[in-house]
Amino acid sequence: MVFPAGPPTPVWEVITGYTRYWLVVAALDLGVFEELAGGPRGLDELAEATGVASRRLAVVLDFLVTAGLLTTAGDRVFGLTPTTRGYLLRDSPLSMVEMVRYSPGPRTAWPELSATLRRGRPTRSVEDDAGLFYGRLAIASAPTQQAVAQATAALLPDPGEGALVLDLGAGAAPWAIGMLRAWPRAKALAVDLPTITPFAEAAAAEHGVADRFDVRAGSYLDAVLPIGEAAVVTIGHAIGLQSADLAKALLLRARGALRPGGFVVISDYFRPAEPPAGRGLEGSLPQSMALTLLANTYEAEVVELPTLLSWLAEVGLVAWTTRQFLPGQLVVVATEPGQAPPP
Ligand SMILES: C[S@@+](CC[C@H](N)C(=O)[O-])C[C@H]1O[C@@H](n2cnc3c(N)ncnc32)[C@H](O)[C@@H]1O
Repeated sequence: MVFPAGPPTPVWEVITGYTRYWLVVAALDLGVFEELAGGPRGLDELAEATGVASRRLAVVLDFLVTAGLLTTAGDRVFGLTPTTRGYLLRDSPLSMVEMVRYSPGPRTAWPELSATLRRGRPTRSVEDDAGLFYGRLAIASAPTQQAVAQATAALLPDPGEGALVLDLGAGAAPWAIGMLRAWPRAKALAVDLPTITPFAEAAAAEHGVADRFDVRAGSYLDAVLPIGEAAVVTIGHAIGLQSADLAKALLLRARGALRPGGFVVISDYFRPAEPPAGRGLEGSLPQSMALTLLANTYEAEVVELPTLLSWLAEVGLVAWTTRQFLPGQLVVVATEPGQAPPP
């Protein structure tokens, strides 16, 4: 047999994964998806709108069709798929346009990944430039995370008049804002670094909840927090941003802020304790997030779910329910032991 190992399909999938990423970045830069927001258009019309010669743009559009991001009936007329319309238009409520750009972290980190892995740390960390990078990431992740927050709020009892939602490592505060939208009588306090809280304030104003929303600029590890008052404390994609000892200190602070019967909500891409069985996105996404953190930060590491559960036990909390609203991302709702599970 000439090819005893069978066809090199997985190898080509890796290589086309790289080109597919840059294809989508180029399509966003060229405004391809926005040009199709009003409905299907022909190649020549799109070429004129994007400023790319038809024969070059045809390569981009055909590749986007194979990636499942455009439709065509083979007539050189292209249209958006439901996924592209839902996630890759700038003004979509669930837009992931900025996630495509910023989720992998700074581009320069990837070519030096092998050296980073050997050395145990990158030459530069996003923490060196926390304001700039986390500011972008905060805006990027907010649309989808606000939807996850609203879905989580729907699981919880309405906390009542004036109840406090405390959002730690809030970013653009999708957790606080999503919960305020679900609970019109609640109020929120968002804690993040001083360079980031302006993004939270702007987002609260944009979503019409500024009158029930406050920020505290500082580290969630040492800022003054309310004690025994919060109905819900959220920690969205921040539990793995520090060493294990500091992560436990953060959970202890969250527990201290809770009122009796309150909930701590921790969302993240927790790494399964066992290697994933299959090749699906749900298995690979937590690994991809873990690698992104290794490539781009000094300290951060994707936490394994059993580790989180043991940290929760150490601070006197138990998981009340665990949900997955988006592929790979888990939402762990914790509370004091003895509360009846959700209906
Ligand atoms: C990955 S973002 C998550 C944003 C948002 N919670 C979400 O789920 O989309 C992590 C956030 O934690 C913030 N952060 C990191 N270290 C922090 C600290 N010591 N104190 C407060 N915020 C911190 C970052 O500035 C950033 O906004």
